[in-house]
Amino acid sequence: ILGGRKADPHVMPYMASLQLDGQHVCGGFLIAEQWVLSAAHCTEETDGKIFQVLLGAHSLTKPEPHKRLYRVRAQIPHPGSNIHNNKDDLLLLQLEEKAELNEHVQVLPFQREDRDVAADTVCKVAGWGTTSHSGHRPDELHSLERPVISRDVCNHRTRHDHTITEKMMCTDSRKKDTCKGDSGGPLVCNGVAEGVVTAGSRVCGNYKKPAIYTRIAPYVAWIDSVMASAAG
Ligand SMILES: O=C(O)c1[nH]c2ccc(F)cc2c1NC(=O)[C@H]1C[C@@H]1c1ccccc1
Repeated sequence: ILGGRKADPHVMPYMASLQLDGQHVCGGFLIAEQWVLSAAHCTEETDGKIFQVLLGAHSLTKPEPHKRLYRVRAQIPHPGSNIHNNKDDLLLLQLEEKAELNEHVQVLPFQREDRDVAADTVCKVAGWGTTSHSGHRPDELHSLERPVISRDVCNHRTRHDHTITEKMMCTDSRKKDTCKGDSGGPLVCNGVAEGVVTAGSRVCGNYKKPAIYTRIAPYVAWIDSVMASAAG
């Protein structure tokens, strides 16, 4: 997160850190007791290794009560996701067991109505991604509030030049922005997850390249069917 602030501990108890060999790779968030939603691009370059999911954390390294690393039973990228673009950039992870819920580990509801969030709505994003242009990796969760920008503005030829589909949304990226390592985290508007930070490589903090999120509502049927099929 560029230009944000250290989050108050455990005010986002739905946040997950997707890790490989104890290293943070991407963000994610708890959408059900045994399911985490993240971004499909985060599985590139992991040559088939399975993530572990850290829940209940504020610091990535310090011992904290309620912090727990979960094994993943299944990792399911959206069938439409691919390495060439940001389309369908979603990843569902089924934990080996149901997460133990408490004040530091909670499920975040996601938007089920497929209607655009109004431009200028201020939403919240968080992560353990880089906090400086030099790529500093923070130990503690950072958060940021950002206004939504309209798809028309985001699709302007000087911005993302008509690559933003109706299944994507954008927030202003002037100085304060998501960055590498924040991908997979939720964009929370009025207490509901509306989007997932896309994991395609993107310059951070440049107002000409707004932050791009996969909207969740268009994928409710896929999310529900995957969770129902693997239930039990
Ligand atoms: O965050 C992303 O956008 C993104 N997209 C990817 C695609 C492939 C892929 F193998 C990884 C990623 C990845 N994450 C990263 O590179 C994470 C490792 C870097 C990082 C940054 C800050 C703090 C901790 C760790």
